[in-house]
Amino acid sequence: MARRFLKMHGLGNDFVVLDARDTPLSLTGAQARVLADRRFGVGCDQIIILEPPQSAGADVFMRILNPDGSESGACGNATRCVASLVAAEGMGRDRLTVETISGLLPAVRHADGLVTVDMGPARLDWRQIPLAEPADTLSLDVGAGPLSAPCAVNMGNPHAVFFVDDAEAVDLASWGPRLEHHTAFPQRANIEVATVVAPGRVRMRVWERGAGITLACGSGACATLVAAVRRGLTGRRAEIVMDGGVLTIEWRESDGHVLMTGPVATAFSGELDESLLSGPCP
Ligand SMILES: N[C@H](CCC[C@H](N)C(=O)O)C(=O)O
Repeated sequence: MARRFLKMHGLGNDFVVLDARDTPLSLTGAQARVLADRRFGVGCDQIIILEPPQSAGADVFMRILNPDGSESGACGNATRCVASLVAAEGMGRDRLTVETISGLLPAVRHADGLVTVDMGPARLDWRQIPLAEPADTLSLDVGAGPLSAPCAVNMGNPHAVFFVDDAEAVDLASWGPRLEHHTAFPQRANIEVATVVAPGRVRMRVWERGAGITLACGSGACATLVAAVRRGLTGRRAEIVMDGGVLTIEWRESDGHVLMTGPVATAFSGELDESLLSGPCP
């Protein structure tokens, strides 16, 4: 049976969105790899599968698969896209909750089309990242090339944020994969390099776990803000400037939750040919 999809993105971090709420769908790692492949398949940074909510209070369950077939516990840019999609179904509903394997994420769609997601609490204990052994997550004894002493934050997925003098100058294609697979990270990690370019404004580039360099990373922007606050580099609200655009992030004092605000976009819709998920994989 052919299956329809939506191609959406948040600041150029792009997604193939499949709706499995009425017709169940489970993709093997190999199928995810071919679907996410930019030549053999549709191509995307993550595959997003909408499923019926599992918890009371949730409006939709969002499953997140990386192009390498691994599953992630968070995808901030996609959460905004899904929130906007489901809100539009609800005839003017602007508040809803997206569920992931990491928890419930309340979202609100604003009149200007921007979406704010409560990405939940920043998890900062070494066990929550997770790390292979006890460590101070404020500054890890981890490095490669010019990068060292990252701050580790879990936003439903693991991040290691390296502060540098010039984020543009970092050879992320070289150092990103080595750090993603560093032995300190038993579940690997998303790797951010960040430079505070002005008060309340941080330039960040990202090597995503299981995906590589992407134009933007919502959970990475959240992790970067939290790391910057912990290091005394910014206040609790800042703009994170990525290759694809800017997200506004706030680490709420009252409950430690991280709020992310940014745009969403739909590029096109289409239909997956049956052969795509049954044929030979690259
Ligand atoms: N692009 C996503 C992050 C994907 C994270 C994934 N690469 C992982 O394995 O954690 C975002 O906007 O938050």
